[in-house]
Amino acid sequence: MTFDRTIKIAPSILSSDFARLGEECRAIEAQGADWVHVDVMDNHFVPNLTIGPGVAKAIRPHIKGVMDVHVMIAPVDPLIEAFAEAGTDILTAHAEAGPHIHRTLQAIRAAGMKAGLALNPGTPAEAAAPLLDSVDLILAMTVNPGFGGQAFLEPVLDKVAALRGMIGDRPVHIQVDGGIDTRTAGRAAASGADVLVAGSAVFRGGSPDAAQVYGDNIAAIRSAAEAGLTVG
Ligand SMILES: O=C(CO)[C@@H](O)[C@H](O)COP(=O)(O)O
Ligand SMILES: [Fe+2]
Repeated sequence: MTFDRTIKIAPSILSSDFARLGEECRAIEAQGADWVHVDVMDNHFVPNLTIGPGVAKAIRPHIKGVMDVHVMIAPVDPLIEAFAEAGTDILTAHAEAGPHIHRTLQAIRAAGMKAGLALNPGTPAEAAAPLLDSVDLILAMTVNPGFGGQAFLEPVLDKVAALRGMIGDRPVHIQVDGGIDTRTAGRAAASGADVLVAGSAVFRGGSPDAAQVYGDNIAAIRSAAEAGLTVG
């Protein structure tokens, strides 16, 4: 299968109605989401607490495509097998979450998943350099992880561009996450990101009963990103 470098929109269900998670996953996919982004937080690595592998497993049957799990937890390794059993396609762990990120990435692949490496805003692109052949995705956080609805950190775009250069022709996605909307998506794509996570900008104003709003929001973010690719 050829590597897909086209723009992909991955709604973060952190901004969805947690009482209706299955319906929310079906609704965003029906409305054009490419991947479903699942945020796992432990109130230790980040100051917020969300869901774990049990809920990921429960929503899996409601997702036809890619379940993209972003773990903001430390340690990661004890839960890798559980996320594989939950049906995770891509498991993304933070470079800052422990001393042995290379071992974690190897364990993720050994468990049958694609391996993602997340970098906090304050972590330089160089942290990824020794790991480029051990990852399928690099996530450049464009907010400090922990919450939806935060303001986009513009300086991270220089890091995205640096990562794109470092990756060269390797089949590695660059994902951006945090503050992505119609105003920021173009610059993120122009800098080299191909997977755009958006939570509040997708779910704002909609519901599974008014899912066309999700479709309109996803389409608007995708158009803004694609327009960014055609500029200069
Ligand atoms: O990982 C995280 C936050 O830590 C994200 O996936 C957020 O859910 C993005 O939310 P918005 O900034 O798009 O509202
Ligand atoms: Fe995330």
